[in-house]
Formats: sequence, structure tokens, C-alpha cells
Amino acid sequence: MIPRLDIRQQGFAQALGEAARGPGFFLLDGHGLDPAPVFAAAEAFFAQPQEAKDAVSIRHSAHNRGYVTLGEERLDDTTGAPDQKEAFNVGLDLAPDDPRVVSCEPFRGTNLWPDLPGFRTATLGWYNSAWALGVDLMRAVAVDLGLEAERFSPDFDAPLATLRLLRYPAEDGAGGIGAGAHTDYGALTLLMTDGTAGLQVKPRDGDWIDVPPAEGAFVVNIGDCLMRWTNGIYASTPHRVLPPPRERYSVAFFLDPNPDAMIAALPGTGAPQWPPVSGADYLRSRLEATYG
Ligand SMILES: O=C(O)CCC(=O)C(=O)O
Ligand SMILES: [Fe+2]
Repeated sequence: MIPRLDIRQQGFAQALGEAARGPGFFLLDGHGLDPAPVFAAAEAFFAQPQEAKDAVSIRHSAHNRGYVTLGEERLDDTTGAPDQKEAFNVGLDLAPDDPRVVSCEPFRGTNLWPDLPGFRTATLGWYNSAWALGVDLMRAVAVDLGLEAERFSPDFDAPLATLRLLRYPAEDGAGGIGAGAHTDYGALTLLMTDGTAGLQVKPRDGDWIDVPPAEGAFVVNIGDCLMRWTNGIYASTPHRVLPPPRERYSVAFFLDPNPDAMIAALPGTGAPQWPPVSGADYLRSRLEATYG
């Protein structure tokens, strides 16, 4: 059962905490964001000729930005089945002369932009709104854990967050998978879908269940960094996307922490299950496992 919460409700932090300890997923209303512009940008991007998309390929970026073509990624590294999806990644938008870009800090680079009017404005608008909402959710996480509300804020003020536009072609009867089973790497993921079915989650002690399409609500889930911070109290649950009954669009915002954030078991959570790791080292290790 995936609970549906409203960020304005009484006792929101505790309700978030309950969902995070249970399925690791919840639906979120009351966010006030309009997804129409970012979905319009995604449709315009994926409708371009293949050459235009390949011109901004992630292969041209050392910083995990740009276009991933159909079958290029395999999120489930146990089966190695290629994902039947295409994607476009936008990272924290830095100028070419930003000191972090000039000194080649890990993952600090410029974004790749397609030649589409309004695309940059729409995607960066969504990036910034989802980032602010994600930091707000991390305040609720802190409150649920009995910590000071701003405990996590400094770890997310220049995050390795990625906005990802996704398009899954309609099921063609050939089998395969839209997105293979995986857990997300960061702290929280804020996902908006077009309402088409396909997303499933596997709770800690259960079988695969459908995430119900919920118009206008975010699907929020706990990622591995937040599971490690809470020493396993919060669940980062495996999820996947089945080939959808019709073409499906979704927009995921992965809130990964700052590169120098230390992800270590919080005090009072018992003997650490995982060694401390920095945000940058952790993201690097996970991307290497996915892309080889
Ligand atoms: O498109 C979706 O519904 C989920 C995508 C996802 O889980 C991911 O990209 O990590
Ligand atoms: Fe995911």
C-alpha cells in the first residue's frame, strides 16, 4: 500500500517517516507545482529527429548530462537487459567559468542544451522548484528523525541533483523492460508521471506492487543515500517500469547530496551497516556500476 500524503497536512513529518520506514514510497499532494511546461519540453525534445538528439548525447559529457538513447542503459545489472526508454539529464546549471567547472570538480560541468526554444527555461524552472521541494522534504525527514529541522539543508545547497526527462515507447510484444529493477542512488527522488501505468515497487517484505497513477501528485521515494544516513531505518526499495500499454512520459528529479556531504549513520541509529562515504564518491561508484 503506497500512502498518499499532503505536504500541508497536520503531522506530515511523522506520516512521511511512516511511509519511509514501510514501502519507501509515497504520493505527495499540495506541492503547488505545475508540471505542464516541463512535460511540453520533454515531448518537444523526444519528438526531434534522432540526429538532433544524438548531437547532445551523454557520451559528449563527462558529467552525466545529456541524451541517453533507447537501449543504452541497463538499470538492472543482474539481468543486463537493456532498458526500453530514452532519457535526457540536466544537472546543476553552472557557467563555463564557474570555479568548480574550471577546476574540474567531479560532476561539475555545463549542461548540454538542444536547439529548442523555451527548453532551458522550462527544465531549469522544474529543476529549481523540485530542488526546493526536496529540501523541504528533507526538513520533514529531520523532524521525523528527531533532529533539528535544518540538519540536512547545508548538505543540499549545491547538490549533485539530476533532472531526468524520460520517454518509454508503448509495449511492442517483444518482451523486455522499460526500466530494469533498481534502487535510486540519492536521498530522495521526486517523480512526476503522465498518469500511464508501468511503475512497480517491491517492498522489503513483499512482492511487486503497482504504484497507482495519481494525477498531479509526485511519487516520492527514498534513495540509497538516505537509507545509509538512517542506517537502514528508512527503506530504499527496488522499483522498475514495465513496458507501458501506451507511450509513457515521466520526469524524475534525483536529489543527490552535495559532493562533499558525508553520508554516515546518524547518531543513535546503532552500529553502522555501511562505511561513511562522500556524496561524490557514492554517486561515482553507482554510475560506474550502471554504465560500466
Ligand atoms: O519513469 C518512472 O516512472 C521511474 C523511473 C525511475 O525509477 C528512474 O529513472 O530511476
Ligand atoms: Fe528509480
